[in-house]
Order: sequence, then structure tokens, then C-alpha cells
Amino acid sequence: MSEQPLVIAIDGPSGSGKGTVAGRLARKLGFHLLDSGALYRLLAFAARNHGVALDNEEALKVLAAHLDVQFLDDGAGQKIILEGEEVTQLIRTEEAGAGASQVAALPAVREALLQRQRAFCEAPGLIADGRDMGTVVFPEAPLKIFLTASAEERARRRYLQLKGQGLDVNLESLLLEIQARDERDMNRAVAPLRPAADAILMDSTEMSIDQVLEAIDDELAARSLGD
Ligand SMILES: Nc1ncnc2c1ncn2[C@@H]1O[C@H](COP(=O)(O)OP(=O)(O)O)[C@@H](O)[C@H]1O
Ligand SMILES: Nc1ccn([C@H]2C[C@H](O)[C@@H](COP(=O)(O)OP(=O)(O)O)O2)c(=O)n1
Repeated sequence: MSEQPLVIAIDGPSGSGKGTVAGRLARKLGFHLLDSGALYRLLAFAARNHGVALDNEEALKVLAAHLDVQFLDDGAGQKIILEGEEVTQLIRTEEAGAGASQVAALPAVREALLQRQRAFCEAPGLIADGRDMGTVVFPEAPLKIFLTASAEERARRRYLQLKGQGLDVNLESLLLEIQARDERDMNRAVAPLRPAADAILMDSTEMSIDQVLEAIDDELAARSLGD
């Protein structure tokens, strides 16, 4: 009987460090990476391109089922191609994040993206980053991390990140956007943002990225995983 690839689920709110930690862990372990938020961002982006309203559940369901997307890794990081166009950075704006959070609240959209996410689970293993990796998409994952940080710290991180990319950003509006997204993601009816019952909670407010990675290493070692 073939063994299931190891899945490590990393869930949490915007700016908690999931993407950074997931990417570094995937590279270190030589695992595949699922950036599930990118799928919701891509859907919101494609909807805008095709003139589909972000609350049109039926049309979004069809768009989600046929989303023409490729995740390429040329060694220098992941490139995302939507309908033949590179959108890696274009989908990272707060506007795309807010759109993603809107379409992600629709049950038919989540259902349409479920199998696509599970298909990322291939040998030797998968690091899955999102909101419902541990609760819905990979409930059997043997290690689930729920990464948080205070909203103020998350807004500050996002501010530094976007400013570093040369974007014109405002800390107060980023904080408001993060709080609005938290509120929507935690209170939706399907797959709300919450820790799985067996998730390890990590508050990274006062932790560096390296400290978070060390803490995850300790959890892997405690379970004899990832060697
Ligand atoms: N523990 C940390 N301490 C300081 N900065 C961090 C930490 N974790 C992540 N960051 C930075 O915060 C920003 C957002 O991180 P990211 O991984 O994109 O978060 P998420 O995927 O949870 O939204 C990035 O610029 C990242 O380098
Ligand atoms: N598994 C997931 C991943 C993201 N989403 C939704 C909710 C989030 O606000 C948006 C964007 O997620 P993403 O992880 O890309 O956002 P951050 O990098 O954390 O700011 O998508 C979701 O509902 N379920």
C-alpha cells in the first residue's frame, strides 16, 4: 500500500507570515507548495477581467471550475500565469486580497476549488497555506499550524512589504483592510478562518521568521516527521 504524502497545514490571518514560512519550509524539505489564497485571488482577478460581479455565485463557480492557471517554479520563486499572462505581483495588492475574501465566502466557489487544491498533494509532501487547510481541505494532516499575530503587527508587516515594493501605502488604511478581511474570513458560513481542534497555535507577534521556523521544526521532530 502506498503511503500518503506528508501534509503540513499552515493557516491563519493575513500578514501572520504563512506564505513566507510555507515557502521556506517547502524549499527546505523539498515539498510541494499550495498557496491556496492565490487561487481565490486569481478568481477575483479573473472575475474582474471577465466583467463578473464578485457576488455572482453561479458565474464565479463556472469561472473557478475552468480557471486557466499555472504555478511555475524556476528556482528563483513561484511564477503565476493566468490565461497566459503573468500575474504573480498583480494579484498581491490589497484590492485583490479583498476581492479574494469576497469570492471565498461563496460556498459554490469553495466547492469548485476543493479538488484542485487536493491535487497539489503529491509525494514527497505538501506545505499547504491558507485559511481552511487544517479544517476542510486536509483534515488528516499530521501537523497543523495556526499562525497569528496582532492586527497591528500584521498591518505593520504588510506596510513594510508593500512599501518595499515601491507602492504608495498607508498604515491606518492597511490596518482597517486587514481587520475587515479578518472579520469576513472568520464569520462566513463555510470554512471560516479558525484553528482545527488539533492545530498548534503560534503567535508570531514577537517572533522572527526564523523563530517560527524553529518552532515548526520542533513540532516536526516531536512527531518524527519531515526527516
Ligand atoms: N515573524 C515575522 N516577523 C517579521 N516579519 C514577518 C514575520 N513573518 C512574516 N513577516 C513579513 O511580513 C510580510 C507578510 O508575510 P506573509 O508571509 O506574506 O504573510 P501571510 O502569507 O500570512 O499573509 C512579509 O513581508 C514577511 O516577510
Ligand atoms: N484557504 C483559503 C485561502 C484564502 N482564502 C481567502 C480569504 C483571504 O482573505 C483571501 C486571500 O488569502 P491570502 O492567503 O492570499 O491572503 P494573505 O496573504 O493572508 O493576505 O482568500 C480563503 O478563504 N481560504
